[in-house]
Amino acid sequence: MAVSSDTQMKIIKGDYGYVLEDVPHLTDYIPDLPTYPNPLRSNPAYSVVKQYFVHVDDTVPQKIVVHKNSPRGTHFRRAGPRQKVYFESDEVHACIVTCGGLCPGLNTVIRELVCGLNHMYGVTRILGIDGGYRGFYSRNTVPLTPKVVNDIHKRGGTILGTSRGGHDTSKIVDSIQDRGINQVYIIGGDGTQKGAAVIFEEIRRRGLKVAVAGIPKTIDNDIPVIDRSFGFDTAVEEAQRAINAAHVEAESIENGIGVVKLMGRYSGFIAMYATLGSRDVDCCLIPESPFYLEGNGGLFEFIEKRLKENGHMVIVIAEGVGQELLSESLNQQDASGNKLLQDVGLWISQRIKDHFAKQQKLPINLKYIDPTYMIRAIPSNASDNVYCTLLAQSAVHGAMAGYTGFTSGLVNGRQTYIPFNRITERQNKVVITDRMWARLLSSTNQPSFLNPKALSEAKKEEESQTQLLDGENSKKDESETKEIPSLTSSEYCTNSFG
Ligand SMILES: Nc1ncnc2c1ncn2[C@@H]1O[C@H](COP(=O)(O)OP(=O)(O)O)[C@@H](O)[C@H]1O
Ligand SMILES: O=P(O)(O)OC[C@H]1O[C@](O)(COP(=O)(O)O)[C@@H](O)[C@@H]1O
Ligand SMILES: [Mg+2]
Repeated sequence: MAVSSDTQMKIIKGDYGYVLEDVPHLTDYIPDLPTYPNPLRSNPAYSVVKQYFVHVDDTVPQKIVVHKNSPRGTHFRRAGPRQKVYFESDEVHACIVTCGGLCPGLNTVIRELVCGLNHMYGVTRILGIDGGYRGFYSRNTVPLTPKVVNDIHKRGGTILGTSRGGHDTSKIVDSIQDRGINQVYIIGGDGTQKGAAVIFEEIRRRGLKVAVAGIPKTIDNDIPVIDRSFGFDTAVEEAQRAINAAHVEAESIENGIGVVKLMGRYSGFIAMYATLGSRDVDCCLIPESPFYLEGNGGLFEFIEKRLKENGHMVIVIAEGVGQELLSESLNQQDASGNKLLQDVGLWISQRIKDHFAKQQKLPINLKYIDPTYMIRAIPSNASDNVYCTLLAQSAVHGAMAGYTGFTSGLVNGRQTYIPFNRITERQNKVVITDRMWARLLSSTNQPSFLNPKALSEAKKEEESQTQLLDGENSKKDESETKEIPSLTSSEYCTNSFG
């Protein structure tokens, strides 16, 4: 096996095109670290499990749809408990931080990190960092015990608080070093994971025995590689309530139009899945598929047609769509550098009203519903709770086993450790030349808003992105299409150790 490693990538190559995109380990830069038997060996709850520890060579393929002659392709290290650990229980001093926007399930992840560390590994010193990255150097810390976190999964938000901006790498690592913290659990989205990657690099540069583990959070589902993000299922479910309300309102009045805005700054996954889940939606607009209002094949023409056919309609719109159409673009950023968005729901509602008022042919009744923050602030549902548990426990097993610089993530239904750079190198987006978007178009029968030229450009862009990722000739990587697998309870059981 050929091994190559730089500060970013640790690539291990095997036979038949096998590639392991491995994660760093503390022993990469601190040689001769002592190891200890995993305390789970004598844990009555776990010792009945037949295949108790994960084999050191277990890896998970990124691509599961293959052809007879396909190379074995990219793999990630399988998550789960190892026979040997690199920390003694009473040596561990862990901390947990939550950063970025809210997402259902944050409290569940915090709870399961604390309970996993304590119940599985006997760790008692766990600190919550207050208010995101800046909390490392400007806020208080909160001691966390299983008792403190017992009920928090029933609440939305994060008990630790969160923030945008304020990432000062050296102040954060100084604080980690000064407090004697040796395991850092960082829950957050793409920005947060970029921050985690630079914290890890600085820790490695200083030669500290500190494991850095990320848990990916994004309500928008815009993190690549992983099957889906926690809280997404809950968000899609909660969005149904708004869509139902819009449908009831629209249906009850002549030429009723219900417009619902959902989150999705750059990726329209919530809008797409909420639409597919509802079956009451006539038109779904997402940032990946630009649309236009006027003329042949435009939105106004479609609205008129649908109102004449059905007497009412529901439009679901992702918040990031059509920003370029709004007259004054904000051109402002939040503290983390994310683009601040205009309220496209309000804008589109007004444009529709103006258009039909001017026409004087079809008097419409439009109701605009914006449930975005209500969706983001709820607690996670049962399925997301189980998922959060697996992510948190996997992160704990990984850090105890000495892995570092990784994100805990579900790949093809298995828990894995993914190097930070794979999580941060690009955003996950709806591929509009894919079958899922085709399913949506066929279920709503809305216009694609794409002329043949735009369609061929979208295809070309998708192919070049795939080549970049696979190093293969335009072979579409199925795992990148984000056809989200519905995890059955038996899969959750068999995967309980990843
Ligand atoms: N490129 C980056 N390098 C270091 N820290 C970053 C980077 N991008 C974002 N961050 C930090 O990560 C945190 C969360 O980022 P943000 O984009 O707001 O949310 P999310 O992680 O959910 O995408 C913020 O504290 C921000 O300062
Ligand atoms: O008002 P805030 O907190 O800045 O959040 C708004 C944004 O947060 C999001 O939920 C995404 O947040 P993250 O980038 O933190 O994952 C977007 O959908 C939305 O545009
Ligand atoms: Mg983000």
